[in-house]
Amino acid sequence: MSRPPTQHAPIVRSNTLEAVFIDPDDPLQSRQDLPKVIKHARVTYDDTSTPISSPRLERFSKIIFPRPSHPLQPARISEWTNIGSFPSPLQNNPSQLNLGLSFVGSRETILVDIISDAENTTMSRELVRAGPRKELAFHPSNQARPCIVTCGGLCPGLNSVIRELVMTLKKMYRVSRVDGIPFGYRGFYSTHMTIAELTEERVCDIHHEGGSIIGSSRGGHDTKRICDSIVAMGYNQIFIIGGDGTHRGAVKIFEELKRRRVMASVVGIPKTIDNDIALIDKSFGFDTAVEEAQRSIKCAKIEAKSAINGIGLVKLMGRHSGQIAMFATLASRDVDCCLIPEVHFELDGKAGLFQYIEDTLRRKGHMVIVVAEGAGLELIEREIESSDFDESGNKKLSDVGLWLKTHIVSDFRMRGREINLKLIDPTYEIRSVPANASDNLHCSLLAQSAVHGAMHGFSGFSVGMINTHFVLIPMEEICRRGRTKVDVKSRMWHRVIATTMQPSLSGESSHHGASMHGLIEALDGSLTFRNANSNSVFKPASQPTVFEPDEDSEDE
Ligand SMILES: Nc1ncnc2c1ncn2[C@@H]1O[C@H](COP(=O)(O)OP(=O)(O)O)[C@@H](O)[C@H]1O
Ligand SMILES: O=P(O)(O)OC[C@H]1O[C@](O)(COP(=O)(O)O)[C@@H](O)[C@@H]1O
Repeated sequence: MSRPPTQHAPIVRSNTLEAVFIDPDDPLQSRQDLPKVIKHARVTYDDTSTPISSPRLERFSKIIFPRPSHPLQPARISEWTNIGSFPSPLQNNPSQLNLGLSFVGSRETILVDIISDAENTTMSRELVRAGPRKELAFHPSNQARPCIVTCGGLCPGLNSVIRELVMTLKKMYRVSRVDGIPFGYRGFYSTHMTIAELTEERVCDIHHEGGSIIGSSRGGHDTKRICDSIVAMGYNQIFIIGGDGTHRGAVKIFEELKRRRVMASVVGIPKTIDNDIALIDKSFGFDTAVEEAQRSIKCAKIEAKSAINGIGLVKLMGRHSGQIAMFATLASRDVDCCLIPEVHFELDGKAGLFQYIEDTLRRKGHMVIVVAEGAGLELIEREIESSDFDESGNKKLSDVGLWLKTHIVSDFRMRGREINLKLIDPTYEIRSVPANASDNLHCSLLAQSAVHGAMHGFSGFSVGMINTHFVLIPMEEICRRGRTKVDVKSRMWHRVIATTMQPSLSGESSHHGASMHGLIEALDGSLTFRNANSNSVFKPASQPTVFEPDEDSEDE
């Protein structure tokens, strides 16, 4: 591929192009010099140079520079103990696996921030690219001693990740034995549980089943006992599949093993059905959950349409984040009201939920409501006190589905209005199904990325997909950021409002609420309003600012 001369632009990158231009003769291009270089960098194309032939290059118009203060490098075991250096067995069979040409170089990174601003340049965080490395820190067949553990709640795809970890370790790297730790962190040290070998035969078909063949649990994290057991068993690659709580536990294990100068790689594979882990494009199992949720929404709609004043109420998971509810609502387009933890709503009042139900039933004769399990928590807590916590310290929530059903039914009874409400709660059904095709693939690539990173000697990292590429993320980054939430100023949430046409549900009728009520996103992308009272439709001359997304909203 011909490249433009880069006298003033040592490194030119664009994620859309997936091209990196590096001038090996330019001494300014060392990593340390980047901040200085970036300051003065300008791209100039020399008129006398060969014309750019690739149409992909012609589209290149913006420059995205790595943000120098955010290298986000995962730790290397070599930082605290001596490691070996072994050629990857993948080098020996390039024709068989066709991997000979695709080893990842030490400087390959993936840019995180790819939405370009109005200026000519954009700064981006960068993360180390995942993938097979030429050099390994572990002799794969003689030295590597991996184990796998799954923690927290179930999620579609756990078995797919386990399967691919085992297959990559055994088939690609010829590791002799892989162990499965039973029932989460406590399985490392519990005398009542047996650690089982995960053979190729054992895991071969498990991706067709939901759940985790090695079991999972909440609670039971004891850093000292876990690390003692890891050392006693001789494990040196610890693959930990779990959510934000699990990652906090994994960081403690990583730090303790590092303190003891143990040659071990601790690797996290982020799992959360709620899709609330920061940085990554999405977590595995989320697509499947949304797909399954849609089935329930469809059933709810059928029930609602077939009854007098039918209401289909679907409760979905999402303790802190309404992502499943939001995406299932958007994907199904059958929902009239989507209630999530991030958006406060009131039941009573002119702009409360009851009034909206009344209006919708009058207009359509039926309606579908989706509620995420953490929605309306403050309303429920006014009535039901809960001080119950699960073993991991998560607050146990009252059932919002039942609570809502009870209130809606009694309110309409008081109004003397007949309604037929059917509550569908598919929460545990959704998380116990096997992964769908796209999640299966996602799980495989996550598992492969995890193994390649561990084999190379990285530690204290997680794997994830960013801008469709797989990366290694320092675990602390995931813990530091905590759980993400639906950004109610984002364009995605505004699309939900445009789809459901739900008002603000704040209880009080306000200008804001009134204008939200009846918002329709026309096919051509323009916005049209329906006056909730008169049913007349008008198009505003200019877009209302209330629907403008925040410039820095990240979920687009
Ligand atoms: N702050 C923490 N420090 C150490 N371990 C933790 C921490 N939070 C949770 N864990 C452990 O992580 C595991 C899973 O946590 P949990 O919150 O149930 O699920 P998730 O990882 O899906 O968020 C449990 O074994 C729990 O003991
Ligand atoms: O009944 P359990 O096992 O505590 O799980 C329920 C919770 O798990 C969740 O699905 C979240 O789990 P993860 O983030 O661990 O996947 C919540 O939405 C839900 O409240």
